Amino acid sequence: MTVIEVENLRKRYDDRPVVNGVSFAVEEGEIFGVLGPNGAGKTTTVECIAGLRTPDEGKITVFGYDPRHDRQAVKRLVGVQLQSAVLPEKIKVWEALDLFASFYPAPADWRELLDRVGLGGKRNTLFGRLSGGQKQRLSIALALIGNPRVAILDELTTGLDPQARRDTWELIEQVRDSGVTIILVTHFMEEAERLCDRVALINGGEVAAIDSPAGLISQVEREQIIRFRPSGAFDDAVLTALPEVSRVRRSGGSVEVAGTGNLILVVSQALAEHGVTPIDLRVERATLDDAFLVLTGSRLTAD
Ligand SMILES: Nc1ncnc2c1ncn2[C@@H]1O[C@H](COP(=O)(O)OP(=O)(O)OP(=O)(O)O)[C@@H](O)[C@H]1O
Repeated sequence: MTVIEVENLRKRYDDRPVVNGVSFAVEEGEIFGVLGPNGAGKTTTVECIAGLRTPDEGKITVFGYDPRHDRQAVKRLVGVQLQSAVLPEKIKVWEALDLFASFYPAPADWRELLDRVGLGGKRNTLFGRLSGGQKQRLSIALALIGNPRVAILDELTTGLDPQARRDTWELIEQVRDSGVTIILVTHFMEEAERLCDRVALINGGEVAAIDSPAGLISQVEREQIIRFRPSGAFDDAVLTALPEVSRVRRSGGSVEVAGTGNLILVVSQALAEHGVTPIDLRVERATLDDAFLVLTGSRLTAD
């Protein structure tokens, strides 16, 4: 069942178009990724879905409701963890949850929620004393306090160390497994690849492609890439002359060859004919980052 539909969404700030005709549909029970570089228009798009910003043009429906006109209904159905949500340093964890619970007619039991996000022992801790990962766990709990059917999680793992990021990913999967549909805004391709059932690639306010991570990768994987260090000097023309080879690039001491067919065999043979051995030969599989580059023309930068 489709739970959210966005059709031809457009938004400008001071006459500068930021979202330029974005369309997608989110299905119940999926983790739907909105992936793109900083400034791509991701936050603006999801804030329009949550009714926090007003689109200039386009149509959004959330379980059949229009966020512009049925804001209360949408607020009950959609829990939002937003990038900019900052709590006062001095508020205790339980006070924040109690406060947010008071905004909803039928909130979740925050004690249970605290245990679920692994903060059971932190209920009396001040917000300012939590680690980055704990703050993000709390922000997930706050997004879930109204018992939403959909949770919007925006740049949840930015600034977290790798372990805290992996822990947060597990928590997101648990939330989905509990029946909550998730819209995950991210600029980390690894995060999208690991978590999302489907991903919308957004660049310059436009959707470049929507598919599963594997589907996006297979769209661009017609080409293989191999990498090696040559045992001696050779002219690129040795390889570019091969019909299977589409591109040869050098960086430092290593050579990258892109192409099709039985690339390893033909490259190795051509090099052998010139007395060159490929050392540390590796075949590289395309990643979501490569798919992003091919499908949008720009690279996703991650920190
Ligand atoms: N209220 C606003 N007024 C003017 N410009 C804005 C406003 N909000 C966002 N912008 C600009 O619109 C562009 C898109 O912002 P948005 O936050 O939607 O992108 P994003 O893809 O979520 O990027 P980020 O991850 O950096 O937040 C950015 O250039 C941003 O500076």
